[in-house]
Amino acid sequence: MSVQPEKLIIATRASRLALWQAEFVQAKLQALYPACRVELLTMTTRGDQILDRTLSKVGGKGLFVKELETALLDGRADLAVHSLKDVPMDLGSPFQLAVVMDRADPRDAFVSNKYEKLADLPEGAVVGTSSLRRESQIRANFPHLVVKPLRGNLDTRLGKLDNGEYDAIILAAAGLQRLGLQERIRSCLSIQDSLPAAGQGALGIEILEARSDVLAALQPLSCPETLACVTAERAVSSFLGGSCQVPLAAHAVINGQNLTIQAFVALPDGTQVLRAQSSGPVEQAGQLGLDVAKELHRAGADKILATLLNN
Ligand SMILES: NCc1[nH]cc(CCC(=O)O)c1CC(=O)O
Repeated sequence: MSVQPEKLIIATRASRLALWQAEFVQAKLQALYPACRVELLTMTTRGDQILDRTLSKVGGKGLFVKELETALLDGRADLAVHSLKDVPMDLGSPFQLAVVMDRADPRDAFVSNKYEKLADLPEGAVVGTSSLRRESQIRANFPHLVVKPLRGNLDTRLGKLDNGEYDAIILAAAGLQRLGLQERIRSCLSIQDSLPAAGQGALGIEILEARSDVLAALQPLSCPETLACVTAERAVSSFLGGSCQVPLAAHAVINGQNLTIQAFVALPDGTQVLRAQSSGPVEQAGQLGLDVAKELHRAGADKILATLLNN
């Protein structure tokens, strides 16, 4: 028997990117269930209000999720749409990650008004990013560049580039593409040069564990391949205690029945970079992620992470 919900309310942050993502899900649900009222509940989260400090210093990713969860608990909304990258590894009861959708471009993008790519930047050029993951890889590959923090939503960040505060900035390609800003991308960093964050480019939908009705209604939006990849990626972060406070990257791809996961942990200054990789059957996605995490752990990831947490 098919599930025909009468009403579905989507909680979303108010940023342009979050709204695009929520409207994307809204349109998919409306197409699936023409008789259903699919509406948005737009909210401002603490993460959106804190613009003056580096996110890694104010408690990280959970900031973008909490207010939306309150709306789920209150019954003001039935589902919350997130960039999966911003979703904590363990949502914890009574919440669950109901669906992982098809992944967009997972790469990081190089954005500049003067240069084509990172390799073209001269000594001392200023690159904007507040991601320790991006910072560590830039510093490791291009030690002659200056990395300067960059906060705010996508429009704010682009504005700071345009007013000359930076020679170039690094942003997720997926966000720019979703907002129709793909012409701002001068080049994409290769997966090898800038290994993406766990879940980058994928959308996740969160609901209450108790809402089996919503879970069933959302299943057609699920992408099993992306789910397998992000399961492996999130297993790495989960084991190593990753959040956006640590320079941790994890990226998986599927080839036929085979999944390959690559991950790294680094010091933000790029002087130490630990890498690991594992391949195996797609069905073992979580285990493959765990294998990679344990290999990084044995190689000294715990010491790197401890150094960072004590700073
Ligand atoms: N850290 C913020 C964030 N969370 C999700 C995206 C967009 C890309 C995605 O969906 O992964 C971005 C922007 C960015 O990193 O430049």
